[in-house]
Amino acid sequence: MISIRELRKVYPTPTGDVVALDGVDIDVPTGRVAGVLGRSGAGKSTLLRCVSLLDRPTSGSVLVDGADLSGLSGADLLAARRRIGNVFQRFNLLDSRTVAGNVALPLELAGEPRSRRAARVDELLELVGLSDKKSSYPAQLSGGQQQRVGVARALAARPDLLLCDEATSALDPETTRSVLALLRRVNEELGVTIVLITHEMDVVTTVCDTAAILEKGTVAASGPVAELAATPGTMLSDGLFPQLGAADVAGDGRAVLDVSFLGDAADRPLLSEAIRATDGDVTILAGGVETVRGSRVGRLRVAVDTTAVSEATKVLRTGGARVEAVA
Ligand SMILES: Nc1ncnc2c1ncn2[C@@H]1O[C@H](COP(=O)(O)OP(=O)(O)OP(=O)(O)O)[C@@H](O)[C@H]1O
Repeated sequence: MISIRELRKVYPTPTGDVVALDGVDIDVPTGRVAGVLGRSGAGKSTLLRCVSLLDRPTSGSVLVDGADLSGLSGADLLAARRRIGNVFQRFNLLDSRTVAGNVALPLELAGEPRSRRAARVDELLELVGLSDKKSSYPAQLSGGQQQRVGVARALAARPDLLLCDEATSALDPETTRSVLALLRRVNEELGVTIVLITHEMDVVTTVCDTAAILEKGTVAASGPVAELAATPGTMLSDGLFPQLGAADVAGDGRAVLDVSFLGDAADRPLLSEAIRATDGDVTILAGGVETVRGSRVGRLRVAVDTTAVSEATKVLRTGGARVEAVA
Protein backbone atom coordinates (compact mmCIF):
# COMPACT_ATOMS: atom_id res chain seq x y z
CA MET A 1 0.00 0.00 0.00
CA ILE A 2 1.24 3.48 -0.86
CA SER A 3 -0.06 6.06 1.59
CA ILE A 4 0.42 9.70 0.77
CA ARG A 5 -0.20 11.65 3.93
CA GLU A 6 -0.70 15.40 4.42
CA LEU A 7 1.63 16.05 1.51
CA ARG A 8 2.47 19.73 1.06
CA LYS A 9 4.74 21.30 -1.50
CA VAL A 10 5.46 25.02 -1.52
CA TYR A 11 7.63 26.63 -4.19
CA PRO A 12 9.19 29.88 -3.03
CA THR A 13 9.26 32.36 -5.93
CA PRO A 14 10.40 36.00 -6.13
CA THR A 15 6.74 37.03 -6.16
CA GLY A 16 5.78 34.88 -3.17
CA ASP A 17 5.16 31.26 -2.25
CA VAL A 18 3.26 29.01 -4.66
CA VAL A 19 1.40 26.27 -2.82
CA ALA A 20 1.35 23.42 -5.36
CA LEU A 21 0.13 20.73 -2.93
CA ASP A 22 -1.84 21.65 0.14
CA GLY A 23 -2.29 18.58 2.33
CA VAL A 24 -2.85 15.68 -0.05
CA ASP A 25 -3.96 12.28 1.28
CA ILE A 26 -4.15 9.38 -1.17
CA ASP A 27 -4.06 5.61 -0.62
CA VAL A 28 -3.05 3.30 -3.44
CA PRO A 29 -3.58 -0.40 -2.59
CA THR A 30 -0.78 -2.72 -3.70
CA GLY A 31 -1.44 -4.33 -7.07
CA ARG A 32 -4.06 -1.82 -8.19
CA VAL A 33 -4.15 0.87 -10.89
CA ALA A 34 -4.79 4.31 -9.40
CA GLY A 35 -5.44 7.51 -11.31
CA VAL A 36 -4.79 11.10 -10.31
CA LEU A 37 -7.08 13.27 -12.40
CA GLY A 38 -6.84 17.03 -12.54
CA ARG A 39 -6.84 20.09 -14.73
CA SER A 40 -3.69 21.97 -15.67
CA GLY A 41 -2.01 23.47 -12.60
CA ALA A 42 -3.85 21.20 -10.12
CA GLY A 43 -0.52 19.85 -8.84
CA LYS A 44 -0.35 16.47 -10.62
CA SER A 45 3.28 16.69 -11.78
CA THR A 46 4.38 18.02 -8.40
CA LEU A 47 2.65 15.08 -6.70
CA LEU A 48 4.28 12.60 -9.04
CA ARG A 49 7.73 14.11 -8.51
CA CYS A 50 7.29 13.77 -4.74
CA VAL A 51 6.13 10.13 -5.06
CA SER A 52 8.94 9.25 -7.48
CA LEU A 53 11.38 10.76 -4.99
CA LEU A 54 12.72 13.18 -7.61
CA ASP A 55 11.59 16.08 -5.43
CA ARG A 56 11.15 16.49 -1.69
CA PRO A 57 7.85 17.55 -0.21
CA THR A 58 7.84 20.61 2.03
CA SER A 59 6.06 18.46 4.62
CA GLY A 60 4.04 15.27 4.84
CA SER A 61 5.04 11.77 3.88
CA VAL A 62 4.99 9.08 1.23
CA LEU A 63 4.73 5.69 2.94
CA VAL A 64 5.27 2.45 1.06
CA ASP A 65 4.10 -0.52 3.12
CA GLY A 66 4.47 1.69 6.18
CA ALA A 67 8.05 2.85 5.45
CA ASP A 68 8.48 6.60 4.95
CA LEU A 69 10.32 7.27 1.69
CA SER A 70 10.18 11.05 1.81
CA GLY A 71 13.06 11.35 4.27
CA LEU A 72 15.51 8.98 2.51
CA SER A 73 18.91 10.08 1.20
CA GLY A 74 22.08 8.60 -0.29
CA ALA A 75 22.15 4.87 -1.03
CA ASP A 76 18.73 4.30 0.56
CA LEU A 77 17.17 6.88 -1.75
CA LEU A 78 18.80 5.29 -4.82
CA ALA A 79 17.62 1.84 -3.77
CA ALA A 80 14.06 3.11 -3.23
CA ARG A 81 14.09 4.85 -6.63
CA ARG A 82 15.03 1.57 -8.30
CA ARG A 83 11.77 0.06 -7.04
CA ILE A 84 9.91 2.70 -9.08
CA GLY A 85 9.60 2.78 -12.89
CA ASN A 86 8.67 5.97 -14.71
CA VAL A 87 6.75 6.36 -17.98
CA PHE A 88 6.78 9.84 -19.50
CA GLN A 89 4.44 11.78 -21.76
CA ARG A 90 7.16 12.43 -24.36
CA PHE A 91 8.64 8.93 -24.03
CA ASN A 92 12.16 10.34 -23.23
CA LEU A 93 13.99 7.71 -25.30
CA LEU A 94 17.62 8.15 -26.29
CA ASP A 95 17.65 8.75 -30.07
CA SER A 96 21.19 7.42 -30.44
CA ARG A 97 20.32 4.02 -28.96
CA THR A 98 18.33 1.22 -30.54
CA VAL A 99 15.12 -0.03 -28.98
CA ALA A 100 17.08 -2.80 -27.23
CA GLY A 101 19.70 -0.27 -26.08
CA ASN A 102 17.02 1.95 -24.55
CA VAL A 103 15.37 -0.91 -22.69
CA ALA A 104 18.76 -2.15 -21.46
CA LEU A 105 19.78 1.23 -20.04
CA PRO A 106 18.33 0.84 -16.50
CA LEU A 107 19.91 -2.63 -16.33
CA GLU A 108 23.31 -1.23 -17.29
CA LEU A 109 22.98 1.48 -14.65
CA ALA A 110 22.09 -1.21 -12.09
CA GLY A 111 25.25 -3.16 -13.01
CA GLU A 112 23.42 -6.19 -14.45
CA PRO A 113 25.81 -8.47 -16.41
CA ARG A 114 25.54 -8.29 -20.23
CA SER A 115 24.31 -11.89 -20.61
CA ARG A 116 21.40 -11.37 -18.23
CA ARG A 117 20.60 -7.98 -19.80
CA ALA A 118 20.09 -9.50 -23.25
CA ALA A 119 17.65 -12.12 -21.98
CA ARG A 120 15.69 -9.54 -19.97
CA VAL A 121 15.48 -7.14 -22.94
CA ASP A 122 14.10 -9.94 -25.16
CA GLU A 123 11.54 -10.82 -22.50
CA LEU A 124 10.41 -7.20 -22.16
CA LEU A 125 10.17 -6.58 -25.90
CA GLU A 126 8.07 -9.72 -26.19
CA LEU A 127 5.78 -8.41 -23.42
CA VAL A 128 5.23 -5.07 -25.17
CA GLY A 129 4.92 -6.66 -28.63
CA LEU A 130 8.04 -5.13 -30.19
CA SER A 131 10.41 -8.08 -30.61
CA ASP A 132 10.72 -7.29 -34.31
CA LYS A 133 11.82 -3.69 -33.61
CA LYS A 134 14.75 -4.58 -31.40
CA SER A 135 17.36 -3.02 -33.69
CA SER A 136 15.27 -0.03 -34.78
CA TYR A 137 15.93 3.51 -33.57
CA PRO A 138 13.24 5.62 -31.85
CA ALA A 139 12.89 7.89 -34.90
CA GLN A 140 11.80 4.84 -36.92
CA LEU A 141 8.89 4.08 -34.57
CA SER A 142 5.36 5.47 -34.21
CA GLY A 143 4.41 7.33 -31.03
CA GLY A 144 2.58 4.28 -29.69
CA GLN A 145 5.57 2.04 -30.36
CA GLN A 146 7.90 4.55 -28.67
CA GLN A 147 5.67 4.53 -25.61
CA ARG A 148 5.75 0.72 -25.57
CA VAL A 149 9.54 0.97 -25.48
CA GLY A 150 9.10 3.49 -22.65
CA VAL A 151 6.99 0.97 -20.73
CA ALA A 152 9.50 -1.85 -21.36
CA ARG A 153 12.35 0.37 -20.14
CA ALA A 154 10.39 1.37 -17.03
CA LEU A 155 9.83 -2.32 -16.21
CA ALA A 156 13.42 -3.43 -16.89
CA ALA A 157 14.62 -3.34 -13.28
CA ARG A 158 11.48 -5.15 -12.06
CA PRO A 159 9.91 -2.25 -10.16
CA ASP A 160 7.01 -2.72 -7.73
CA LEU A 161 5.50 0.60 -8.76
CA LEU A 162 5.04 2.20 -12.16
CA LEU A 163 4.42 5.95 -12.27
CA CYS A 164 2.92 7.19 -15.53
CA ASP A 165 3.02 10.93 -16.20
CA GLU A 166 0.39 11.75 -18.87
CA ALA A 167 1.63 8.60 -20.62
CA THR A 168 -0.97 8.72 -23.38
CA SER A 169 -1.49 12.48 -23.80
CA ALA A 170 0.70 12.62 -26.91
CA LEU A 171 -1.12 9.71 -28.58
CA ASP A 172 -4.24 9.44 -30.74
CA PRO A 173 -7.35 7.77 -29.21
CA GLU A 174 -6.78 4.33 -30.75
CA THR A 175 -3.10 4.22 -29.77
CA THR A 176 -4.09 5.48 -26.32
CA ARG A 177 -6.43 2.50 -25.94
CA SER A 178 -3.71 0.03 -26.90
CA VAL A 179 -1.14 1.57 -24.52
CA LEU A 180 -3.73 1.55 -21.71
CA ALA A 181 -4.48 -2.10 -22.47
CA LEU A 182 -0.75 -2.81 -22.21
CA LEU A 183 -0.58 -1.05 -18.81
CA ARG A 184 -3.56 -3.08 -17.61
CA ARG A 185 -1.81 -6.29 -18.71
CA VAL A 186 1.38 -5.23 -16.93
CA ASN A 187 -0.68 -4.71 -13.79
CA GLU A 188 -2.57 -7.99 -14.06
CA GLU A 189 0.24 -10.26 -15.26
CA LEU A 190 3.18 -8.81 -13.34
CA GLY A 191 1.28 -7.50 -10.30
CA VAL A 192 2.91 -4.08 -10.64
CA THR A 193 1.05 -1.26 -8.85
CA ILE A 194 0.43 1.63 -11.24
CA VAL A 195 -0.19 5.31 -10.52
CA LEU A 196 -1.27 7.24 -13.55
CA ILE A 197 -1.59 11.00 -13.65
CA THR A 198 -3.75 12.47 -16.35
CA HIS A 199 -6.06 15.30 -17.31
CA GLU A 200 -8.06 12.85 -19.47
CA MET A 201 -11.17 11.42 -17.88
CA ASP A 202 -11.31 8.53 -20.37
CA VAL A 203 -7.93 7.29 -19.20
CA VAL A 204 -9.28 6.98 -15.67
CA THR A 205 -12.55 5.29 -16.64
CA THR A 206 -10.75 2.89 -19.01
CA VAL A 207 -7.94 1.59 -16.85
CA CYS A 208 -8.02 2.78 -13.23
CA ASP A 209 -9.52 0.91 -10.26
CA THR A 210 -9.44 3.95 -7.99
CA ALA A 211 -8.86 7.64 -8.55
CA ALA A 212 -8.19 10.87 -6.72
CA ILE A 213 -9.40 14.10 -8.24
CA LEU A 214 -6.93 16.88 -7.61
CA GLU A 215 -8.09 20.50 -7.56
CA LYS A 216 -5.81 23.40 -6.65
CA GLY A 217 -3.42 21.19 -4.72
CA THR A 218 -6.04 19.33 -2.70
CA VAL A 219 -7.99 16.08 -3.19
CA ALA A 220 -11.55 17.09 -4.09
CA ALA A 221 -12.76 13.47 -4.15
CA SER A 222 -11.30 9.98 -4.16
CA GLY A 223 -12.44 6.37 -4.23
CA PRO A 224 -13.30 3.53 -6.62
CA VAL A 225 -13.73 4.92 -10.14
CA ALA A 226 -17.32 3.70 -10.60
CA GLU A 227 -18.32 5.37 -7.31
CA LEU A 228 -16.74 8.67 -8.37
CA ALA A 229 -18.54 8.40 -11.70
CA ALA A 230 -21.84 8.09 -9.81
CA THR A 231 -21.13 11.06 -7.53
CA PRO A 232 -22.59 14.32 -8.89
CA GLY A 233 -20.24 17.28 -8.62
CA THR A 234 -17.04 15.33 -9.20
CA MET A 235 -15.04 16.15 -12.33
CA LEU A 236 -15.38 12.50 -13.35
CA SER A 237 -19.17 12.30 -13.04
CA ASP A 238 -19.91 15.73 -14.51
CA GLY A 239 -17.52 14.98 -17.39
CA LEU A 240 -19.11 11.59 -18.03
CA PHE A 241 -22.66 12.98 -17.99
CA PRO A 242 -22.32 16.47 -19.54
CA GLN A 243 -26.01 16.41 -20.49
CA LEU A 244 -26.89 16.88 -16.79
CA GLY A 245 -24.93 20.15 -16.62
CA ALA A 246 -26.67 21.43 -19.74
CA ALA A 247 -30.18 20.32 -18.77
CA ASP A 248 -32.86 22.86 -18.00
CA VAL A 249 -33.56 22.65 -14.26
CA ALA A 250 -36.95 24.35 -14.55
CA GLY A 251 -39.53 21.79 -13.58
CA ASP A 252 -42.56 23.99 -14.43
CA GLY A 253 -43.61 24.24 -10.81
CA ARG A 254 -42.58 20.66 -10.06
CA ALA A 255 -39.61 19.60 -7.98
CA VAL A 256 -36.40 18.62 -9.78
CA LEU A 257 -34.24 15.79 -8.45
CA ASP A 258 -30.85 14.46 -9.50
CA VAL A 259 -30.86 10.69 -9.15
CA SER A 260 -27.67 8.69 -9.47
CA PHE A 261 -27.30 4.96 -9.25
CA LEU A 262 -24.54 2.39 -9.40
CA GLY A 263 -24.21 -1.38 -9.76
CA ASP A 264 -27.24 -3.34 -8.49
CA ALA A 265 -29.29 -0.16 -8.11
CA ALA A 266 -28.81 0.49 -11.85
CA ASP A 267 -30.48 -2.82 -12.65
CA ARG A 268 -33.66 -2.17 -10.63
CA PRO A 269 -36.79 -0.52 -12.06
CA LEU A 270 -36.43 2.34 -9.56
CA LEU A 271 -38.45 4.90 -11.50
CA SER A 272 -41.38 2.51 -11.85
CA GLU A 273 -41.21 1.83 -8.12
CA ALA A 274 -41.23 5.59 -7.40
CA ILE A 275 -44.16 6.18 -9.72
CA ARG A 276 -46.15 3.31 -8.20
CA ALA A 277 -45.43 4.39 -4.64
CA THR A 278 -46.35 8.04 -5.16
CA ASP A 279 -49.08 7.63 -7.74
CA GLY A 280 -47.53 10.67 -9.41
CA ASP A 281 -45.80 11.42 -12.69
CA VAL A 282 -42.03 11.32 -13.02
CA THR A 283 -40.61 13.11 -16.06
CA ILE A 284 -37.06 12.49 -17.20
CA LEU A 285 -35.41 15.82 -18.09
CA ALA A 286 -31.95 14.46 -18.91
CA GLY A 287 -29.83 11.47 -18.15
CA GLY A 288 -27.62 8.64 -19.24
CA VAL A 289 -26.26 5.23 -18.29
CA GLU A 290 -22.62 4.25 -18.78
CA THR A 291 -20.56 1.19 -17.95
CA VAL A 292 -17.51 2.13 -15.91
CA ARG A 293 -14.95 -0.57 -15.01
CA GLY A 294 -17.63 -3.23 -15.36
CA SER A 295 -20.27 -1.44 -13.24
CA ARG A 296 -23.34 0.26 -14.62
CA VAL A 297 -23.55 3.90 -13.56
CA GLY A 298 -26.54 6.12 -14.23
CA ARG A 299 -27.52 9.69 -13.62
CA LEU A 300 -30.97 11.13 -14.24
CA ARG A 301 -32.54 14.51 -13.72
CA VAL A 302 -36.26 14.10 -13.13
CA ALA A 303 -39.22 16.33 -12.37
CA VAL A 304 -41.79 15.12 -9.83
CA ASP A 305 -44.91 16.66 -8.32
CA THR A 306 -44.00 18.66 -5.20
CA THR A 307 -46.45 16.61 -3.15
CA ALA A 308 -44.68 13.38 -4.15
CA VAL A 309 -41.07 14.50 -3.54
CA SER A 310 -40.51 13.03 -0.12
CA GLU A 311 -42.11 9.64 -0.90
CA ALA A 312 -40.30 9.41 -4.28
CA THR A 313 -37.00 10.29 -2.62
CA LYS A 314 -37.57 7.64 0.04
CA VAL A 315 -38.37 4.92 -2.51
CA LEU A 316 -35.40 5.81 -4.71
CA ARG A 317 -33.00 5.90 -1.74
CA THR A 318 -34.33 2.60 -0.40
CA GLY A 319 -33.58 1.12 -3.81
CA GLY A 320 -29.94 2.23 -3.49
CA ALA A 321 -30.01 5.46 -5.50
CA ARG A 322 -28.54 8.76 -4.38
CA VAL A 323 -31.05 11.59 -4.60
CA GLU A 324 -30.39 15.33 -4.43
CA ALA A 325 -32.89 18.12 -4.83
CA VAL A 326 -31.87 20.53 -7.60
CA ALA A 327 -34.84 22.89 -7.57
N1 LIG B 1 9.30 24.83 -9.85
C1 LIG B 1 8.21 25.56 -9.62
N2 LIG B 1 8.31 26.81 -9.13
C2 LIG B 1 7.21 27.54 -8.87
N3 LIG B 1 5.95 27.12 -9.07
C3 LIG B 1 5.78 25.88 -9.56
C4 LIG B 1 6.90 25.04 -9.87
N4 LIG B 1 6.43 23.87 -10.35
C5 LIG B 1 5.07 23.96 -10.34
N5 LIG B 1 4.68 25.16 -9.87
C6 LIG B 1 3.29 25.64 -9.69
O1 LIG B 1 2.62 24.67 -8.90
C7 LIG B 1 1.28 24.49 -9.36
C8 LIG B 1 1.05 23.04 -9.72
O2 LIG B 1 1.86 22.73 -10.85
P1 LIG B 1 1.95 21.27 -11.50
O3 LIG B 1 2.90 21.34 -12.65
O4 LIG B 1 2.23 20.28 -10.44
O5 LIG B 1 0.45 21.08 -12.02
P2 LIG B 1 -0.12 20.02 -13.08
O6 LIG B 1 -1.44 19.61 -12.54
O7 LIG B 1 0.88 18.97 -13.33
O8 LIG B 1 -0.31 20.90 -14.37
P3 LIG B 1 -0.09 20.48 -15.93
O9 LIG B 1 -1.14 19.46 -16.24
O10 LIG B 1 -0.30 21.78 -16.65
O11 LIG B 1 1.30 19.95 -16.04
C9 LIG B 1 1.08 25.46 -10.52
O12 LIG B 1 0.51 26.63 -10.01
C10 LIG B 1 2.50 25.72 -10.98
O13 LIG B 1 2.60 27.00 -11.57
